[in-house]
Amino acid sequence: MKKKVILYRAIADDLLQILKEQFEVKYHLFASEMTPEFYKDLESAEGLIGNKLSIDRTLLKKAPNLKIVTNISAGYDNLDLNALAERGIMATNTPDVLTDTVADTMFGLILSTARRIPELHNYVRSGQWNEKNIGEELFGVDVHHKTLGIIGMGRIGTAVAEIAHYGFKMDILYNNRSNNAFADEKLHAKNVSLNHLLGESDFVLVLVPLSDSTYKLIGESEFNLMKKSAIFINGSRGEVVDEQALISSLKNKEILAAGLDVYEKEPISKDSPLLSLDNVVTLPHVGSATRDTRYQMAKLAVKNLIMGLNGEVPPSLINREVLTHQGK
Ligand SMILES: NC(=O)C1=CN([C@@H]2O[C@H](COP(=O)(O)OP(=O)(O)OC[C@H]3O[C@@H](n4cnc5c(N)ncnc54)[C@H](OP(=O)(O)O)[C@@H]3O)[C@@H](O)[C@H]2O)C=CC1
Ligand SMILES: O=CC(=O)O
Repeated sequence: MKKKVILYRAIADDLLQILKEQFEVKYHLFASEMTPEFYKDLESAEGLIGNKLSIDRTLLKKAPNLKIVTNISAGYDNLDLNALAERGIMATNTPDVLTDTVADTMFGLILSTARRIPELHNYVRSGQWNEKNIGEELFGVDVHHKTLGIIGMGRIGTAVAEIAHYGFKMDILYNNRSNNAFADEKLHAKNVSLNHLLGESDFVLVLVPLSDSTYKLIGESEFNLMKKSAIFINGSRGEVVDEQALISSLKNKEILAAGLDVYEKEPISKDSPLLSLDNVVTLPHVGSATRDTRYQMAKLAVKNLIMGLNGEVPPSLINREVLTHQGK
């Protein structure tokens, strides 16, 4: 009998076909609430594949046969790793295949905020471009040769730093708990304290995973340390930033601008002040959202699931300690 797996995000037909050859696939695409049918399938499911679903103790109690959770995302803050470890359930994510695409998006936000591209696009479209030369009040700021501070110099942080160093001749500061030898040696980057980075950077980019130690890492006192001319970019998770403090800093012109891909609440509330400030560029959490990259992420997740349920070690296993639990 085929093992049962639950798929809760749309994937390409050929990948779905591969899954169906191996498993009995139950497809549950929920908009907000999980359905009774989902919980019924969960009782006998051995694998879960999708993203953003919160996998906590309450859900795991209803999944007595679960062996593996395969996230179709690099971040895995939706997973309670302690609860998974207690049950010896494997967890996997999809790093690397999305790194360059997310780095491109982050650089898009850096350029869009600095050169005010969405604002000027709206200015032209709405018929306000009446003089040959626009006024100084619409000028942007330079990106090249400025200082970029990266909080979380991991895979994506390093890819952004490469673009910044080679393409824009920027100086790079970063804050990480461990040194990044490649960034230090090849990109002349410096691992500095968070406060030092905040005070010295022209662009502050957040790319740490959300965890207990990064929850609201950037709040009022951190915004106060930034230059008045600083541009703040968040590509990690909304909860890493105190959004009210960000809104106050932007309104009070304590920082120049912000470029955001992620928010405390997603989708963002339609009445959020972030949507009416001219000095904010907003994206709907699309760091990795190109056709090619989303395909590669799903492909890797499918591979993780197949290998995990066939007794092999999945390539992007997050919690290796469960292998001892399983006697591997
Ligand atoms: N917007 C989007 O669409 C996307 C967002 N993401 C987000 O980006 C995050 C990073 O992805 P990726 O680069 O692949 O992950 P990595 O694990 O490669 O990098 C994370 C880095 O953060 C550092 N870090 C962790 N905790 C702290 C801390 N408390 N203080 C300072 N640095 C810390 C780690 O280094 P060290 O442990 O040495 O401190 C590591 O270098 C994901 O977790 C996800 O939240 C990812 C993909 C797409
Ligand atoms: O936010 C997206 C991810 O892959 O993590």
